[in-house]
Amino acid sequence: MQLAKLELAGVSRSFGTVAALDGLSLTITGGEFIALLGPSGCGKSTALNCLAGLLPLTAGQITLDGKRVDTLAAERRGFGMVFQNYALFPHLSVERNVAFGLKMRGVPKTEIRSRVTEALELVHLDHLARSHPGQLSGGQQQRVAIARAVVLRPPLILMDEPLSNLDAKLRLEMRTEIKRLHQELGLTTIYVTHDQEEALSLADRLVLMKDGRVQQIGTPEELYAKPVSPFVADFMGFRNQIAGTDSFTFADATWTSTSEVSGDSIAMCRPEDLRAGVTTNALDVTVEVVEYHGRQFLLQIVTASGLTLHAVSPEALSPGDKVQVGVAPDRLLVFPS
Ligand SMILES: Nc1ncnc2c1ncn2[C@@H]1O[C@H](COP(=O)(O)OP(=O)(O)OP(=O)(O)O)[C@@H](O)[C@H]1O
Repeated sequence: MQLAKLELAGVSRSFGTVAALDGLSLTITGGEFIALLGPSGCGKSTALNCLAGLLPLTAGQITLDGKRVDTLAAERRGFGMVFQNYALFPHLSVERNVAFGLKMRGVPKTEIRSRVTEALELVHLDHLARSHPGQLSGGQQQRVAIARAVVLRPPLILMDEPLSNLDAKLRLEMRTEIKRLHQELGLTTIYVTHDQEEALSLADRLVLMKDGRVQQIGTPEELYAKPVSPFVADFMGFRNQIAGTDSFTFADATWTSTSEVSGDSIAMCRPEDLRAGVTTNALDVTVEVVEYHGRQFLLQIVTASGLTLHAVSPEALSPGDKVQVGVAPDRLLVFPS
């Protein structure tokens, strides 16, 4: 069943005096892939658990196509769930794990058989239907968990850091797999992660949170290029921060930006935009740490006034080297401080 609109209005959850989730308002249209993103403790899992029905709200409401669902028990909402730890039944075969939810709903046997086969084909596990979870790799177990969720054709799929137990290579593979499944099935999905790259690559829209509150909602392009605050910018990879007033002054250089922000402000830029050999906004620095990153080297550098920054260099450098780095004025994002 495809939903048309899921509406969260002021959804909140407190634990004693801690506001784990504080007034989340968001309208999701059918077929959207939403990533809830943010650092540890920002309230992502609380938000997901409120949606799932595992946690009652302390304020606000959730409606699905105009019908209130936050007052329903978890099983009455009928959402598909995929967790970090797979949560498969170890004593049941793969096909029985996938069939379980359909059986509970009293779906006729022949229909169960065809839907399970279809779901296992979808996640490329049809050849392992008779295996038990203990005989599968982490990636395969997570595919079973995904098949078990999609086989129910739920109006909404909730995923809580589903890739975090997998190694780096499998994570990438499964990420593509989740993207492909979403493209094929168009199931409305809410996906919790602390990994900005995962969120950017999967989601239609990102919801970035901090201390239980939404910081910015937008498309991957919007959050990547136009963060609304220093917190969002930092989370999206603008690692370098320089405080200034109108311009940004170092011991022996001054940076200017194309920004119209004036007065006391903070300039931020990505390491990829602060480059050795660039002569605009040039700055003399000393190299402290060099990391090999394939096509270029990531540097930790320190200015004469002792400010630590991160930059890139096309050439190998060594700790202690004196170099000049620079940044294009339009690559400096400036926020009033
Ligand atoms: N059952 C609970 N009792 C008390 N406080 C809780 C409980 N669950 C969560 N919290 C608090 O609520 C806040 C948000 O927690 P939540 O688990 O939603 O964060 P998160 O963003 O999912 O973090 P992580 O990425 O570490 O899982 C935290 O400050 C946490 O300590």
